[in-house]
Amino acid sequence: MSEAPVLEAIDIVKELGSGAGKVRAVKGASLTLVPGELTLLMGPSGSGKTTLLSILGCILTPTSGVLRVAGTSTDRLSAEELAHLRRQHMGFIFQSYNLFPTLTALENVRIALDVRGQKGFAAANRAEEVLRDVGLAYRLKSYPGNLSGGEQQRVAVARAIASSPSIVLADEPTAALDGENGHAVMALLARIAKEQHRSVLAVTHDPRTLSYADRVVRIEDGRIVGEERRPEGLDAPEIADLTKRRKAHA
Ligand SMILES: Nc1ncnc2c1ncn2[C@@H]1O[C@H](COP(=O)(O)OP(=O)(O)OP(=O)(O)O)[C@@H](O)[C@H]1O
Repeated sequence: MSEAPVLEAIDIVKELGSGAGKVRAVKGASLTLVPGELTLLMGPSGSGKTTLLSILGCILTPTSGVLRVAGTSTDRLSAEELAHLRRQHMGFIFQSYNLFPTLTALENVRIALDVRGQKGFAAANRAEEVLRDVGLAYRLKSYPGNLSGGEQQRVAVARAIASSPSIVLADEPTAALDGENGHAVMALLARIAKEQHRSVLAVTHDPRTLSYADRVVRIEDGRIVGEERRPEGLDAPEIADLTKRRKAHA
């Protein structure tokens, strides 16, 4: 039996701008996320990926459509209630890491726990535990400026998962990284989905990410136009070949 979704978006429409500049960035998109899966949202530039991700993350409110987070409909929630839902269930990862430059790796993770009301020794221990888990035990006291791009993104991943959210949303997490670091971050996100049973959604252009996905959702011109799922038992790298073959036959 399939698992209950942690996030459901049904027929989402989003208009941006106003007057003559009004753009329908998302035109009726539906998407469901379940625990334990890494889903990629892929599409050309301007297709609405970031807008849809912002709606799924309760950062933007949809013009119409229904969004349910852990069974709670976001319709009619106040900005404060939306922020609470976001803090309770979601972690975010950005292309440019968004770390505080004047805080150490450990402090950057601790502050994410602090805003969720987790303080003191328990929070410090938890921050250290997640940084160790992402392979940064030797970088706890380093400042972002002294870390490589890959290390900074791993701090950002640690920060996103420190409070054990059921949903992790990532916007172009590998775009600023070289090949090796891009693969390391995707392997980490895939492991988080599997081992920690979270639902991870990454918006990406990056074909290197394909081999880590359980599911690839395609968006074009504000609409979901297709979905591919990794067949049971298929090794990770083979999904990339499968996708290439499908495109060649399309
Ligand atoms: N604030 C805004 N006002 C008006 N139009 C906007 C605004 N933000 C985005 N758009 C338009 O909405 C559409 C979707 O943009 P969005 O950034 O979601 O696409 P994207 O797929 O994430 O693109 P990229 O891959 O280039 O980041 C585009 O046509 C964009 O120009």
